[in-house]
Amino acid sequence: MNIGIIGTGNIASYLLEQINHKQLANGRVTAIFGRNQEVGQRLSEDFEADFYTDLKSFLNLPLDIVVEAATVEAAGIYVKDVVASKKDLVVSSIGVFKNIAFLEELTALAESKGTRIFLPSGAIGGLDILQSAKAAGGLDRVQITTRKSPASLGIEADEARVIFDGSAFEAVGKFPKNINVALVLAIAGIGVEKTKVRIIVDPDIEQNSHTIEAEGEFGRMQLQVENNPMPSNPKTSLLAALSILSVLQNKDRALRIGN
Ligand SMILES: NC(=O)C1=CN([C@@H]2O[C@H](COP(=O)(O)OP(=O)(O)OC[C@H]3O[C@@H](n4cnc5c(N)ncnc54)[C@H](O)[C@@H]3O)[C@@H](O)[C@H]2O)C=CC1
Ligand SMILES: O=C([O-])CC(=O)C(=O)O
Repeated sequence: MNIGIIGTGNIASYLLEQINHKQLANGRVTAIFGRNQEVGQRLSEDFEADFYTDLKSFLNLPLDIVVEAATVEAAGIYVKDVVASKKDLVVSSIGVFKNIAFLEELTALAESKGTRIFLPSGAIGGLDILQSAKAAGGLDRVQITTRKSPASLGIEADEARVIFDGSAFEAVGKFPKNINVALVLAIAGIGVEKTKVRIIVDPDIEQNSHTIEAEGEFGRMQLQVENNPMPSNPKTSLLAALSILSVLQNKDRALRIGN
């Protein structure tokens, strides 16, 4: 499997290390697309993958799958071209789908091109439960409470306080680099308006914690993950990068675990 990555940051570097150096997926990252020539060149040399600043040249390569690991804004510019060029796509910046019509349009395009779109569970879990719970309707309430350090949120705080309380739609508009998890939760569950989000800045923690609560005909769920942040970007949890690696490891397997 030939893998292409959009982005030259923390997740991109992590995937290059795990896949090209440690052989933890059934394939190689053969190409990287980005804007930063200096960083791109360094990654290219360190991991023996070609670096491109021109999207058309990147998408003309024989890539099987492209991983977006950039930003919500960049995903909005590039992901449609990836699918149009008949590549499978993994999206990290799921906030790009806050207008669900765009996800529907992209899915229809993927169907017409015979490709697949993967939305990793990222820094959270419980998406299997939400999807099962709504399989016959009857999922009533979903909420995520995210607690991060001031460094992770990029704001100052002397004591813990709620800095956001609203819908997943609004949350992603205000914190596009911190709350992609709310969008995948909304897509798996009851949608961007009904999914409730609380963000707390807490100077006494170092981990990124996410607590997910859901209720419906199935019963109740509460799930909490306490994520170690990645050393090179405290906004991003290690679990988010691991979930992309896991998608790449499992995508062609005959055995599927979970729904
Ligand atoms: N689904 C999830 O649970 C999570 C998703 N994310 C998403 O993953 C993204 C990447 O995370 P990190 O690697 O930690 O961030 P990072 O900040 O270390 O890297 C982002 C990279 O995107 C590049 N970039 C920005 N705009 C670009 C453009 N227009 N064209 C090409 N490259 C562009 C930057 O140069 C940088 O290399 C985050 O921005 C966020 O949207 C992050 C954490 C969790
Ligand atoms: O990595 C995390 O804990 C969550 C995050 O940044 C995001 O969802 O964008």
